[in-house]
Amino acid sequence: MTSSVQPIPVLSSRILPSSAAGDAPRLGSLTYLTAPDPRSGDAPTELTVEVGPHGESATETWTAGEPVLRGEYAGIRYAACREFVFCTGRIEEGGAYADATHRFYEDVFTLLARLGYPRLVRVWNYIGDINGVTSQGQEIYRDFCVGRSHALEQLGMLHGMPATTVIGVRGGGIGFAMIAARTVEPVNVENPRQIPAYRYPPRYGPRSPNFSRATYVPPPGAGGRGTAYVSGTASIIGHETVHVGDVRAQARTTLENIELLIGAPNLARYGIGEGFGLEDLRRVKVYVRHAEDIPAVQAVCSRLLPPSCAAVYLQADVCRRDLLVEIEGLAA
Ligand SMILES: C=C(O[C@@H]1C=C(C(=O)O)C=C[C@H]1O)C(=O)O
Repeated sequence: MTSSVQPIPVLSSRILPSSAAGDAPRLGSLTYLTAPDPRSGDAPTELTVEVGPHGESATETWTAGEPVLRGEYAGIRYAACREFVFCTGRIEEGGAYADATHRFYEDVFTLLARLGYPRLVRVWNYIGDINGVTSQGQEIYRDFCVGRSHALEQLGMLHGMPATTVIGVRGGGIGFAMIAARTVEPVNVENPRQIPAYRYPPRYGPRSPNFSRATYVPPPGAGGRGTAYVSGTASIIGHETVHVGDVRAQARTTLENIELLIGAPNLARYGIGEGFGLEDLRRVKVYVRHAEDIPAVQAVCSRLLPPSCAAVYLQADVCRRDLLVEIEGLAA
């Protein structure tokens, strides 16, 4: 009997203005709207969030080039191809989020284990009123971090989380999207000039955030290029916010952080035999806190990013009040 080895499907994605997103079969999508969505709820594995009115709206779609199987577990919707699964879910608006976030992360890992996709590649969490406070007076972002950290501690995963974005959006509650893989071995990468977020000192909250600065996914076949998924990155050196009040300098520092993170010298520390520059960024999502800062951030990014990089500028809050801009992206 002969057996044929099927190639691993390539995870691909693109970003378009939300009105032009089309209906191609997809694993899932993230839609950023600049006004409340008149449709109620999200379609399966299509997470929609509302960002501020002064930036762009956009849809990022994720496809795998092969049929997907859809399902739902504990309110989490998923779409899976052979190698990747895309999951979305929501926590409804409430007085506090730690317990619900704890349960949500437990459910996600139960689902991924049952489906057989144990390796997380990318995580997004969109939090309503992220810098507001819970009924107990805790900042909502910090409360979310408490729940996430408790769940991950229980699962023995405090240090194992992949590239992540946590951004503030309009409306209440928390929207989640995650991508996990069945067999490919993602490599989580830290930034040499930032301390790992899980080691942030307690002044940033009772429980540290749990994520890696980037996740590298090797090429599906010999000789190809891998992909570096870059977490939401900001103007942080060590653990401190730098350039408080100066959005241009924050944008420049953020791009320097990304350059150091995905460059060959840093990736070599993880045994990865390739590297990326800013010129390899295929796409970035740029989150800008204040509407009036968008042109300045656009100017910095268009100077430092290649014309081939698709950039969208979204008006949204960032996890620390003194951060005015955050950039996530992917390089390939
Ligand atoms: C900007 C930062 O953190 C943000 C918060 C994250 C989280 O809590 O998972 C992940 C990336 C960023 O969206 C940072 O700490 O550098």
